[in-house]
Amino acid sequence: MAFYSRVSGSVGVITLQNPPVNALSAAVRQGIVDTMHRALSEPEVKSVVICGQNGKFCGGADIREFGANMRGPPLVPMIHLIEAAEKPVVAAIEGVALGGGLELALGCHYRIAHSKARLGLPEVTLGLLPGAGGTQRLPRLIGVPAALELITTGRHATAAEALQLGIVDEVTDHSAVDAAVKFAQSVAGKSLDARRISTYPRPRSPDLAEIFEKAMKEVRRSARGAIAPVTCVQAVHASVTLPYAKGMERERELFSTLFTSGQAHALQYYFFAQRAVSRWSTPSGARWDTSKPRPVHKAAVIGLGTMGRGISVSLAQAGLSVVAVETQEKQLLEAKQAVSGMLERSAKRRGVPLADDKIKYNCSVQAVADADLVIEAVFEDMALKKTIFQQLSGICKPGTLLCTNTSGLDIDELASQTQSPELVVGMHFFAPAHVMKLLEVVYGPRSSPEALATAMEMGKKMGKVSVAVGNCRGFVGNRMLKPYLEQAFFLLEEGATPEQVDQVLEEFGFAMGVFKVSDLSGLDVGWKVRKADGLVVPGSTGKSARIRGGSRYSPLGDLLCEQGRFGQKTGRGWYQYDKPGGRVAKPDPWLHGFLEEYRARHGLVARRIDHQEMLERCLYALINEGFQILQDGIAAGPEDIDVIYVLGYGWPRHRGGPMFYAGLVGLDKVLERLEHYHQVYPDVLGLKPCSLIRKLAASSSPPIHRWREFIQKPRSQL
Ligand SMILES: CC(C)(COP(=O)(O)OP(=O)(O)OC[C@H]1O[C@@H](n2cnc3c(N)ncnc32)[C@H](O)[C@@H]1OP(=O)(O)O)[C@@H](O)C(=O)NCCC(=O)NCCSC(=O)/C=C/CCCCCCCCCCCCC(=O)O
Repeated sequence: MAFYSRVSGSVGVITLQNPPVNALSAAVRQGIVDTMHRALSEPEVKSVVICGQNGKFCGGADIREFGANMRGPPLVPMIHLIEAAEKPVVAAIEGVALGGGLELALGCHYRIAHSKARLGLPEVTLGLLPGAGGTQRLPRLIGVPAALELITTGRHATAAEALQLGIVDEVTDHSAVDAAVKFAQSVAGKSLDARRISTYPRPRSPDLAEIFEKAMKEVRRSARGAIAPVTCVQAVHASVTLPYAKGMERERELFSTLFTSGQAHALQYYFFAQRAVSRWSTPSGARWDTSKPRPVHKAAVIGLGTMGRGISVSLAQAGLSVVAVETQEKQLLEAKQAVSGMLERSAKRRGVPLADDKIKYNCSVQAVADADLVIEAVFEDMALKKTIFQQLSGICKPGTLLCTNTSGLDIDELASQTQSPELVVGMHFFAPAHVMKLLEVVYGPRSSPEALATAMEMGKKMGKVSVAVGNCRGFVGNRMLKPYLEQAFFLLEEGATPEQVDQVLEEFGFAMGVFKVSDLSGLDVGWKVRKADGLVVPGSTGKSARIRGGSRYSPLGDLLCEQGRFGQKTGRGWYQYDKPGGRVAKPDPWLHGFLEEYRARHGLVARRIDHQEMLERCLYALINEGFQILQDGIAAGPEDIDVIYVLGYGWPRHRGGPMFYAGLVGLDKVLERLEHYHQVYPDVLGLKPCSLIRKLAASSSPPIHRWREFIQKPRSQL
């Protein structure tokens, strides 16, 4: 709702009230309309201020109310009522003015912002466009290039930038409401003719055609199949080709096409999913709201390779004192230099103070003795990690949380090396660790709720989205990757090329296809794991070369590694590069010949595989594993898996994540295709539909927020 008060006798103040972000719910919109009428009808009131309760102007339309039965006064006429008022209306912007919130402010005659406020039109990130006049007013106010940039990226501008662009009229370091009231008094009775943005002339410039062409090209390149950015450009285009009223009709038309789209549903689902994962729970009933994190002031990182360096940077930037340990002096010096450079670049980019003095470097593990939390980030080698955990257990003060940065090793095995296994958790960072937003926080069967809460909180402090997951091989992300990769290899055996598989996945929206990713991260990484698992049998021939443990196996990756083809770093992998370390992937005729020779050797007849089959086999195998993970209680809900896949594995955000995508395709359809492929390839375990997807499909495929009801509680993990 919105409440009304009178200040200094002549200023009507309308305060939006809908915690936590004063979103424009039906009740708020109704409140604004009612209080506006009241302010306009009171003769003593000469001007009006609109503000938000608790230092937040407005977070935009209430996303939770989007749906079929929307009630209350619509936003567009409400904003027109404000703009048409004969008394000056001033927006007092504190906290945020986002989406419909900024559009409301643009309908006011003046805007005063607090210096810490952020303003933007982030609708594009929800699969929408600013459909309450934003695409027509903003370009009229600040010109097409700046409006296009803000609307197509959805980024938030600072108050200083908003002032520079002309979005706000004044910025204050004090109360924006007080400043707005004062301002409102000063403009009472003045003509408003030049203050109604909708009456401004259409933006004109000789190079507009070129600007739009460039913007369209850029959004098509970066959107990876997302439709909202393209539609945003079309809507802004209407502001230069059509008069305001017609432009608004066009905006409405384009908004309607987006509003009901699967992509908008996916992006809005994802918005809430990303927030939901912080409310973690475990099969044993430990929960985010009943588990208290321990205070952490000092952290330590052991091992300053690529991951350890990135983790040290993240910790220092979060304001913690860090002890960074690397036992080899030469490596320590190299790491110190590299970390300083990373911190400097990052401080420059983010406009924050340099955090270099937060890190102390040391050659001895003893230096971590008084740390509250230690993150071990040495090579992915269980024996080495075990030795370090044994050492840490003896060195660290009681109560220190011991974390391992591993992408899939057994947390419980490491915990068993220590005297306090309840204080051991996994922190699976993604490379580069100071950039990537995702953190899988892995709890073992003995980790305490407090340890888990501390690691989750630590992730948040580092600006990560932390997802709590159970302990199993590969946790959530890498466990699901296995059947996906496996299918990609099988497709090569059956006749596809890496380019064809990658093209299908990139057309789906992945930033990179599976083979390009493999070249980037290094083929030797998986090879080492497979060797440790006893899967690599050099020189094996005949049928046994392609079977392991009764299941189909492709040795293609192993064979490439045996040739020294490790991907980008060696200049050769699934593709060729102009030099070791090169980044531009080019098809490699050698690889094609190698595949032909391999198929001939194994009696495989190449066939033409259509796009649909490539996509279904890769994605449905991955999704099937996701259902198995839910069934096993490794992830608490589908949102956890989706957030992991979007933030850690390049799954296109506008498709919501693998589990949301499965629901969108239809669980019965996914099940039917899995059954089909499993019938064709009975020796591929990853294609055998898991019982949870069967159960859900048999229960008329309930919506994704109800899936948890169908998961049998697995045995306690915590
Ligand atoms: C920056 C934030 C605002 C705050 O961040 P932070 O402090 O970190 O807090 P959070 O954890 O993110 O959020 C706190 C809780 O608040 C919830 N929240 C936040 N914003 C909203 C919101 N806008 N609506 C609802 N709930 C919101 C959030 O989920 C948290 O709760 P929980 O933890 O999940 O429980 C940050 O939150 C943020 O960035 N928010 C989003 C800002 C945003 O994107 N705003 C734009 C919203 S869309 C919009 O404004 C669109 C306007 C266009 C016109 C709309 C027209 C209406 C529809 C007309 C229908 C026409 C039908 C057409 C079809 C036909 O023709 O047939």
